[in-house]
Order: sequence, then C-alpha cells, then structure tokens
Amino acid sequence: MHRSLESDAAGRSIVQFPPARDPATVVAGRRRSATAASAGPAGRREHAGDERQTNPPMTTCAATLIDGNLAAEEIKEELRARVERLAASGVRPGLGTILVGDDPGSRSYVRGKHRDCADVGIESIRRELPADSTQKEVLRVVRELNEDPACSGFIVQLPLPPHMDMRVVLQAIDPDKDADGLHPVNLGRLVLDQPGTVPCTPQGILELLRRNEVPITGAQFCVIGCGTTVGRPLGLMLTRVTEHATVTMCHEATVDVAAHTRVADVVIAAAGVAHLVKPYWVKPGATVLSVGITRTVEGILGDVHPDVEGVAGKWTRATGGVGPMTRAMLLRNVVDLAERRAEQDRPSRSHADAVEHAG
Ligand SMILES: Nc1nc(=O)c2c([nH]1)NC[C@@H]1CN(c3ccc(C(=O)N[C@@H](CCC(=O)O)C(=O)O)cc3)C=[N+]21
Repeated sequence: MHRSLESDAAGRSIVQFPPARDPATVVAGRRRSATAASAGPAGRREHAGDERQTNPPMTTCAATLIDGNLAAEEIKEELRARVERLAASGVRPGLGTILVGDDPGSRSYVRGKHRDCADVGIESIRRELPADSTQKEVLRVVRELNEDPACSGFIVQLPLPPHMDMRVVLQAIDPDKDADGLHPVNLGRLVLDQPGTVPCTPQGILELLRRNEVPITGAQFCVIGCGTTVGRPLGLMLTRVTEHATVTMCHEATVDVAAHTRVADVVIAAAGVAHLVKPYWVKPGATVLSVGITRTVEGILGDVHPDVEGVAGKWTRATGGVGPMTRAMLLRNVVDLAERRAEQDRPSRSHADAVEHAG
C-alpha cells in the first residue's frame, strides 16, 4: 500500500518496499475492515499463515496501530470533568515545572505540558533557571513550589545540567507534590504496594494496553531497559496482584535479548537504542510498544524497527503512541493530587456525622 522512505545512519535514503498489501488485510487503528473484523483474530492469522508459504512474512499482515493520541484525548476528556467538579468546590489544580538550562528538547516538552494543562483547565506554574544556576538555587525553587498552595504537584524536567545531582534535587520534592512519581518515597510506596504517585510513562503504557484490550494478567512480558523512569517501575507495576503479568527484564548485559522477546506476548522497548527490536525478534501476533526515542537529523527514531509492523498483532510507532500517554498521565497525577489535597482540607464528612450522632 505504501512505501516507507527511510535513511540509514549516514543519512542516505533507503527505500523499503514491502509490496502492495491487499487492502482487505490491512487493519489500521480501530477502523478494521468488515471482512477482517468478521474473520476475527484466528481467521486473520490463518490467512496470514497461508500467504507466508509464498511471500516473505513481513508482507502478510499489518499490525493494528495503537493510537496514543486518541487514548490521550479520551483521558483528557475525563480529566476535564474532574477539573470542573474541583472548580465547583473552589479548587483549581496547578502543575509546576522547573526547567534548568535551554536544551531545545526539554524546552519543547515543557511547552507541550503547559499546552496540555490549558487544554484541561489546570493552572500552569513555570519556573525557568539558566544552565549555570547552582544546585542551591534549584533547591530554593523546589522548596518554593513545595510551599505554594496554588501548586498541586510539580516536576523537575530531566536531564539536569551535569554539575547537579539529580537524586538530591528529586529528594527535595515534597512526596505529596511529586507529579512524576520519581521521589524515593513514591518509588518505595510502589515497591510496597501502598497508595502514592506512580511514574507517568509506565502508567501510560498500562492504560494504553487496557484501552486496546491487550491481556495483561498471566501474559508473558519482555521489558527491554531498566531505567528509573520506565523499565524498572514498569516491572513493579506489571507484577502487582492487580496486574499479575510474568515479566522478563532485559538490559545491556542480557546475553540474547531476542531469545526473550521471541517468547513474549508483549514486548516493551525502552532502551533508547534506535530500531533495536527487529521483526524476527517478535512472536507473530505479539503486541510491541516503542518507548525509547533517538533524535537524529532525520527525525525521531524509535526502539522498534518499522518492519515489526508486518509481524506484530498490535503496535505503537515511535511517536503518537506512548509519548502522548506520558503527558496525559502527568495531568492525571496532578488532578489526583489536587483531589487528595481537597479531600484532606475539607472537614471530613464522617467526622461531622460522628459529632452529629454523638450530640
Ligand atoms: N521530569 C521529567 N519527566 C518526564 O516525564 C520526562 C522528563 N523529565 N524528561 C524527558 C522525558 C521524555 N518525555 C516525553 C514525553 C512526551 C513525549 C511526546 O509526547 N512525544 C510525542 C512527539 C513529540 C515530538 O515530536 O518531539 C509523540 O510521541 O507523539 C515524548 C517524551 C517525558 N520525559
């Protein structure tokens, strides 16, 4: 149906040409064609199997695209209603961002976050510091937002300049204002299965899987990358009793990553290595999510090779998948924090009832 124009590391253009697909077998997003829908997943797989005898596997079926922008819009709609309810009781949630330095990527993320806030009625509180600020100056702004009643939660945009210790800065955040869920107390709460704020990207991944009917309980997951913001907390979340997935965590020292991905029902690539996950790494019909991104002059490359589309059952691309969900989950964390705070500040109804009954 379409040829994808790609470039190699040296910037040369390569034309990849999966031959034209039969339009009836192309299943994109939620717009499944009537024939594909009536055949059902089993029917589709049999059909693919038949074709595989004559064609290379990557031409036989197209994975369903999981649309993160669509799911993020749905979540924002839910949040708008919650923000309105809070407004009715005189509370306006506020998200604070602390940006240090002028990395263009970070600047554009922060701008996006404030656009999202405006979109759902959350107040934006922006703090910017020059790249040569001292750690003390950053800590002063962290304490300022800890104290600011208009700020329900805030984030310190990462990475920080190299002369700062990220751990010290993150630990200075009030855990109950930690919108990113990256404070040691919140990560500890996650380990212990206690209520707290959970990191945005893993939360967005779970939400995306649920909303696209990907089974989690009992499924075999392979997570590639054990970073603090994605892989490690994701492994913890997937193994909670409420999810109860079986999880293999791969990292740089894993001897044969492909041996682990090939048996997985769901592969989550969060290593930050461009096009790491190849089509032959993937069990046919598996779900594959691309999380890590590499910025090149040619644009954004994801951790999942584009040809995985020909093998996976459901998948996300490098953009328009997990990224928008990360942003939506940040907004949800802020609304959660604002609701929790409003609940604490309100004279408790059960207490009032108790007093009434006592009288
Ligand atoms: N304290 C902190 N918290 C973070 O959550 C955090 C951070 N620091 N530092 C950087 C990473 C990265 N990150 C992304 C969020 C959304 C998209 C996103 O929405 N991407 C769009 C494309 C954006 C583009 O084109 O540049 C998409 O996937 O469609 C990407 C990346 C959050 N991070």
